[in-house]
Amino acid sequence: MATVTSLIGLINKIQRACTLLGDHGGQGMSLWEILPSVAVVGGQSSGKSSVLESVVGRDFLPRGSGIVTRRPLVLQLHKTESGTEYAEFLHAPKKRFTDFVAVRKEIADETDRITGKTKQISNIPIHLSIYSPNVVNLTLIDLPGLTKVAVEGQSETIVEDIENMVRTYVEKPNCIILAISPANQDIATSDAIKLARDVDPSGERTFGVLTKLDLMDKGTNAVDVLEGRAYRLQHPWVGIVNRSQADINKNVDMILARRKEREYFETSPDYGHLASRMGSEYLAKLLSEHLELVIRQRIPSIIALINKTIDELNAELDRIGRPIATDGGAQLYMILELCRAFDRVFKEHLDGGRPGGDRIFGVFDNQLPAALKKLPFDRYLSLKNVQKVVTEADGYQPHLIAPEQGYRRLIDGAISYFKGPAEASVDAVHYVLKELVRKSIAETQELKRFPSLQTDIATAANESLEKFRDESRKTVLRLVEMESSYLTADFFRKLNAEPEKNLNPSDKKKNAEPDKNPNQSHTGDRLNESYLRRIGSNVNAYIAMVCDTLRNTIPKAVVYCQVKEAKRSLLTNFYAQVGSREKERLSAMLDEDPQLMDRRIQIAKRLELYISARDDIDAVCWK
Ligand SMILES: Nc1nc2c(ncn2[C@@H]2O[C@H](COP(=O)(O)OP(=O)(O)OP(=O)(O)O)[C@@H](O)[C@H]2O)c(=O)[nH]1
Repeated sequence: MATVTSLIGLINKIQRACTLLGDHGGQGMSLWEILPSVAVVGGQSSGKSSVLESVVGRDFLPRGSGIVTRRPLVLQLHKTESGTEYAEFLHAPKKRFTDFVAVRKEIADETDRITGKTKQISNIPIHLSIYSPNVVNLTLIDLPGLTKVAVEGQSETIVEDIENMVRTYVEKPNCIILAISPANQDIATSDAIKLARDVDPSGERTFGVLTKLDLMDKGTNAVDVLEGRAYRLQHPWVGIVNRSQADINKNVDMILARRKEREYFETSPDYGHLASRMGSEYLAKLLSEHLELVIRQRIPSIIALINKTIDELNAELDRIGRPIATDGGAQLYMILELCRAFDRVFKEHLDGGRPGGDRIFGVFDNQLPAALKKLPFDRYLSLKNVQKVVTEADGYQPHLIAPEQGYRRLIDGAISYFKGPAEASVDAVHYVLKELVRKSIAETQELKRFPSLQTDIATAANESLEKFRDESRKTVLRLVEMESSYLTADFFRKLNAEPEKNLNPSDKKKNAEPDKNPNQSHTGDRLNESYLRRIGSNVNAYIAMVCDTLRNTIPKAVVYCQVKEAKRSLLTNFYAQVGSREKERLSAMLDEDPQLMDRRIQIAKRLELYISARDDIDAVCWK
């Protein structure tokens, strides 16, 4: 069976966690709304601060005329064994206050920090813990006093504003209301009772506290109220005698004030029969017992809420990725796994499943043929140029049988035109591959959280692609040069055998008369026009044959050198480098987006708080 101390201490812990997590009881179901709290409610000067202070046993609340409490004060009382008494604020966790005058000042300053020096109010609570051997474990919330009219310097809506704010606290079904009414006023006019009746019609969570019993007119008493006849509540009324203003001025201390209060009831002719159920100490005990009861009823729903929140936090952690391992081996493994994930996506782009690979086919099927078609062989094999090359090739000598050198030079010159389209194919495929690397990195989900590694992989992959491009370029140029280095003699032999076959109709006509065989000697007429035309046309036919060959072999070379290599060894060098890297460098590679890291830290912190809260509750439940 849990003790009062452990149960309330536990709730105090959870409540502190809520405030730390920025949970001020806003919208939705929050822990704050499930946990019970005690709110002190009453009209201004009804004796609220006095009741709170006498329950605590210390003077520490800001006092003054007008509106002093402008933010809720969540006051957690912790009973300690040792004699030192101190206070701590959640907003200044490392600072221990032993001087309660300083506590009072800090409450005032912290109020101003949020609301400014104006008379505005805020619902963000100030969290104060008091550790003392003279208190019971209890959480109290001090709220601004209810007023009836706005005084000078206050906004017109202040009456309403305060009531609304107090309402947001006392409306919650788990809020235990300490409704303070002064005995020297008609109970029927009590602001506290009016509000309490409104939000808790059955009165099951309202504790009626009657202050200023000592200030009642001679000959009158409050027995009717205290015995529940004047206004019936589910819980018994508790009468209180706080220090008077004169006592405060004389610095009458709390301990003495309590003793005097006890004496007052014990010796009172009106209340003597109720003495054991009157006074600040009894009120504190009553509250503590009631809290225990309420908390015990709430434990299942508290655990359910905590579990739900833990599940949600875990799901979010899964979504953004778990924290990365700290040892080098595990980091290396993770990097390689991430690289493999990237590689898978990249291959899907090439082999199908994802778009992009088809663009390589486009290079071979459209770009290359179009570029080949555009080569300026018309101009190169114009009559004028053929004449020029052929004439220059043999110098001053007349050619005897055929212009062998002229042919060779013309063919060489023509073949060198193929270098352009060949290199352009290499480059085009290179850019497609580069773009696929970029896309694959962006599409690899696992890599999303690691911007540094993304850059590293991109750099390594692009370096490899450059290397493949160089290799590919050399290979295609070699293919072109090979065409120059040894001509297909058969082609010309066939020409000799069928002299007319390769001519187009207009050439045939032109050539019909004077020369029937191009290889016939024309020593007398070196520059015969139809003869030159015939040479140009023969070279053109040869080049067309070379062009067909290259149209087929360039794609083979490009795929072999670039595409196949990219699939096979895009990150091979990178793997080798990573394998030999120091642990620090590996950690740097796994650097994450700072925002994401912050978010994870936040979630982890919350998770830790909720898990420890659950452990605490479990421990108390099963004791
Ligand atoms: N004689 C006597 N005076 C009391 C009693 N309770 C409160 N007072 C006096 O009434 C005045 C107001 O008391 P507070 O405790 O400040 O009342 P409050 O509700 O906190 O008022 P605000 O802080 O102004 O909202 C102080 O001068 C107290 O000394 C009591 O039981 N008997």
